[in-house]
Amino acid sequence: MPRPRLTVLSGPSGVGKSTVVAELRRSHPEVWLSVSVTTRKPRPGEQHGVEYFFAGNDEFDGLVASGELLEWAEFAGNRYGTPRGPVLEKLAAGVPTLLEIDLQGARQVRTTMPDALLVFLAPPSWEELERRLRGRGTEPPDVIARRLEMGRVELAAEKEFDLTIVNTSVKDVCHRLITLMGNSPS
Ligand SMILES: Nc1ncnc2c1ncn2[C@@H]1O[C@H](COP(=O)(O)OP(=O)(O)OP(=O)(O)O)[C@@H](O)[C@H]1O
Ligand SMILES: Nc1nc2c(ncn2[C@@H]2O[C@H](COP(=O)(O)O)[C@@H](O)[C@H]2O)c(=O)[nH]1
Repeated sequence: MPRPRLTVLSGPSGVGKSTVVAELRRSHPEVWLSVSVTTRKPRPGEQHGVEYFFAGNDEFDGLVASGELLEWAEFAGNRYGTPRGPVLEKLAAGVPTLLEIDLQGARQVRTTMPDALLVFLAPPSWEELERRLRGRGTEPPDVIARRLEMGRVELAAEKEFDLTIVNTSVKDVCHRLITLMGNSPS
């Protein structure tokens, strides 16, 4: 059986990456979704160890210093990183593995793990992206503005990815991802 490829899902803030990941977690438990470490404060309903491992700045510094992160980046005022050990263990065990990370992280993975498949999740339109990010209601206006600014940068980098999926329907995106990862869609 071929070794599963590491798959990376990136795209502008608000496009629907976490929604897709949550749906995959529900519908495809055979796929392992990496849980990142972040210095961001939890949003209502977010649980430590599920959406993220929430860490203080000192703890994050320690992880960077000890080389425990496969990649990490600062995004809109907070830091985010992928714990290296679990990703390597899952891949070695033949488990299809997905990282949901930003553009800076995707670029790092491209360099350190060139076999990885980089998928760009795109919005149906800029207006819809804005609507989704504002409609989520989790950030104040200044943070939304910052994330939209980052969004322009991320959209301009789409061509660096192996392929693009437009997030019109979450179920369709999951179906496409699962097919790309070599599993059977349900
Ligand atoms: N296909 C879709 N159609 C309509 N709304 C969607 C779709 N996908 C996601 N959304 C909504 O868009 C909003 C943003 O989604 P989500 O939080 O998953 O984005 P994200 O890409 O993970 O953002 P961030 O990078 O900021 O974490 C949510 O309110 C979600 O319910
Ligand atoms: N480089 C990394 N980026 C990550 C990681 N985990 C999440 N992210 C990205 O951060 C932004 C903001 O996320 P939010 O939960 O605060 O909205 C988004 O683009 C995520 O994909 C990571 O480990 N490394």
